[in-house]
Amino acid sequence: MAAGSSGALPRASRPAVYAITAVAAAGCVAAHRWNQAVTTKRLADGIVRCSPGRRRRGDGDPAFSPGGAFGTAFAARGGATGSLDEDSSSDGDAGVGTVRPAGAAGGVGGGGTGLVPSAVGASGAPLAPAPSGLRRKRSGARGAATGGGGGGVDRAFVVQLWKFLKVLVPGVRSREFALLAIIASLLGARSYCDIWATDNGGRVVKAIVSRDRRAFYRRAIRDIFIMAWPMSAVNTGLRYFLARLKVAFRLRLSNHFHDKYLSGNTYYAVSNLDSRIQNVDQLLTTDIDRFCTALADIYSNLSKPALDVVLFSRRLSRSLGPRAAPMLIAYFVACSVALRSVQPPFGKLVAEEARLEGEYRLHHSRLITHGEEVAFYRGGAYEKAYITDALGRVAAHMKRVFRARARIGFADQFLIKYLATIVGYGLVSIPVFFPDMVSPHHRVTAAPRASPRAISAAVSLLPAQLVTPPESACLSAEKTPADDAIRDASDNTASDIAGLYTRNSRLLLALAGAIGRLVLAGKSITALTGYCARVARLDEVLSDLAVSTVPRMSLESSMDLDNEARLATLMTSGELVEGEGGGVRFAGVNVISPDRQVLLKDVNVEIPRRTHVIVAGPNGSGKSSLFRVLAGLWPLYGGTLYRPAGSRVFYVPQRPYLTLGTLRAQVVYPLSWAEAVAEKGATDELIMGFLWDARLLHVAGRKGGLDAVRDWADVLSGGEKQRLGFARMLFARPDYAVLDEASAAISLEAEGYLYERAQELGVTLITVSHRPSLFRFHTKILALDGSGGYAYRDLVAGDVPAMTFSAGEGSGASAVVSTAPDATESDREEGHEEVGALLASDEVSTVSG
Ligand SMILES: Nc1ncnc2c1ncn2[C@@H]1O[C@H](COP(=O)(O)OP(=O)(O)OP(=O)(O)O)[C@@H](O)[C@H]1O
Repeated sequence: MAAGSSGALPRASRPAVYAITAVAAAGCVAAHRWNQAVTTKRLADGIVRCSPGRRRRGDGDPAFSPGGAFGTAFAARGGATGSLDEDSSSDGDAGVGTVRPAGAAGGVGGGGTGLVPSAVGASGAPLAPAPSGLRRKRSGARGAATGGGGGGVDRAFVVQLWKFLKVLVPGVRSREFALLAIIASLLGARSYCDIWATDNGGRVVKAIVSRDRRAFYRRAIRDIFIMAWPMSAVNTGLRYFLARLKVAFRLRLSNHFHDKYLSGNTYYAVSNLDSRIQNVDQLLTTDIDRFCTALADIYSNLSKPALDVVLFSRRLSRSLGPRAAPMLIAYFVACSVALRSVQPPFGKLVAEEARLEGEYRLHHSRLITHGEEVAFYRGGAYEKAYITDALGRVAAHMKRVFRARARIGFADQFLIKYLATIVGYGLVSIPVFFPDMVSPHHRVTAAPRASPRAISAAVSLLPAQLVTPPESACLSAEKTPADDAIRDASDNTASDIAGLYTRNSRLLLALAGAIGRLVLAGKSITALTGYCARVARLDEVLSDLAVSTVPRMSLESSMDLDNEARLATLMTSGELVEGEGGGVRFAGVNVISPDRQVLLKDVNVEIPRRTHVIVAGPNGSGKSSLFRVLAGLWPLYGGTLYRPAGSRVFYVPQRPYLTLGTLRAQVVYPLSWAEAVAEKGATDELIMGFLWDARLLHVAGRKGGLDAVRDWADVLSGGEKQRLGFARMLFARPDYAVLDEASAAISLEAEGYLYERAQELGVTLITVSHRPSLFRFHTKILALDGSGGYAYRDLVAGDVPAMTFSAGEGSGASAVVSTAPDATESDREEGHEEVGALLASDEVSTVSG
């Protein structure tokens, strides 16, 4: 026998074997790349709802069923299958095969039936749930949002990822860096544990079969008991620190985006002025989380299997010859490619599922939101028909998905589970039945093939390292471990075979699992590119909006070039001049909506302090929009806008926003209580005073005082909410208050009192309203004509526009006052008398406190 011949791989051929293994592993991943473009695009479009959750590994002990077991191990990791699900393979248990009763499945030399419970492969990949929550107003019932394109692993991806990595791991002293380092060392330890478990499994079986009680106790009890501690710690630690890493990543990235999203009015602009992102809520919550999870998983899913493939291939090469590992890898690559070619378009199916689930949820959400209205209409049956229909569509689609899964499932089971059993047997039998395929030192030529001794000797040749370290074996020219094995075979045949068989099958199993995880890592990268593209898109839009809020709505391109040219002249950027204690003045300002509708042209309006202005005009004429420009929500076009510094102009909308928190917090919003105390000298007495002004003391009384925390948007009536809006404005005591239909639901008496009170406090009022009762509190009128024109002048008697108003929510009475321009003076007087009568009646007077 040649020098260096032994069960070990000859030194000279090792590099070649490793190279082949590495190339084959790379090919394995590359084989999946051809399918990535489609999947990535769908992910980027947010329509592939890959579940980031973990999938359970197969529970069958693979010890005695090499083919079936390693097929299972591979399939369990979604290896060659078309699974859209992702597996964070790091949750396997290094020692699981060791601790379980090894012979249970098939007995020594038997088994291998492949009837090992398989974790789901492609066919069993669960379709992830649809995105939760309602779509934003413009996204309707669509599935996940579009939000940017993903382009696979290309330069753009690398640049984006690098950018985010700098956010996620800000430096070597950061917590994230420490977590990455800990995980790396745990992954290394885990590989060591896997190898130890594989070797020890073989030794335990050998001890059992040879009835070596001492060896059995040593291997099966003492060694495992000792190793169980570090292995448990490694496995648990790996899961724990990976989970920590994901959370740490998410925290970093979410904070990064919160800083951008919540600065200035970006949160408003991104939904109202920009159509590049349809559902920023989903991006900020779900997609950031998925990106971070995918990134953390990739870290472990790529490094550990790569290390494992090298380590296990090396071991297998020693036992089964240099071709075994590459052959196994080649088999799975071939299966993978074959399965991919017959795989149904799971991405499309999942996208459709997400869309249908979204529709179904939307129906339920709408019913929750509008439950009261529907109940008043007794519209339950109507809604039920819609809901049932939507559910039916989901169910029908799921049936289609299951049929598709069943088809691919068959191929999956056949190739990956059962046919792989044959491959497994084939590999472990190579040195025995096909000696020509192994290197000369693995061959058994002296003995007749049918001789039991020869077979035993041949098999026992395989793991010469079990009895002799491979390095020394390679150097021995005189007496090799193989010779020893042949010599001892008659004494030790059964136990050796069993031990070797166990060990080799475990090695095959581990290698198959590692390949599967590598393939899956390729898929995870695909998913990561999609999430990365979406998150990068969000980053880009938020950065854009931070510097400019010029609307970027997707509009159908206009063929009207004249109109485009006219718009371009109107949409020149205006100038904003803010001054402490200054007044409000529009000088040549154009008001243009985000969808480029010219609402007002060349507005020249000056509103000095204590000049109270009422703004009137038809619906949609741009009354509110003018103040959106004043507030800086919409871009300023045309001339110059002069206004007091930000917080000196206060907005009271028709439906005041009620924040989470106490009643006290509602009044001081948007200040926190601490800020309110520091800046405004807020006290409970002061707050109570403003609540009294707004006739809301009874709310404090009934709902548990100023500290009561309620869902105020639900527990307050429409009129109470508006009064709270006034209390808030009085507390803020701004220079200017823009009251946009802010008292439409307030009784006339309370409204009058609040207006007077505001004027007493020195607040200049700009009121958008049609209520004639309010005219008396104003000195000027800004009347918009609905076609871009306006009139701004002193208010005179008879400046009462056509209107309809109610006398106050909760009053139980409403009054319609006909004051159309063509109404006679006597009609108007009649209308006001009517209001006066209602005011005098108890019905209207709902003021309490
Ligand atoms: N975010 C937006 N994107 C596009 N168009 C908008 C947006 N907000 C308002 N508009 C359009 O701008 C026009 C003026 O709206 P605005 O709210 O200023 O009307 P208004 O005069 O206050 O009407 P109303 O009396 O009904 O409250 C409307 O045609 C409206 O559809």
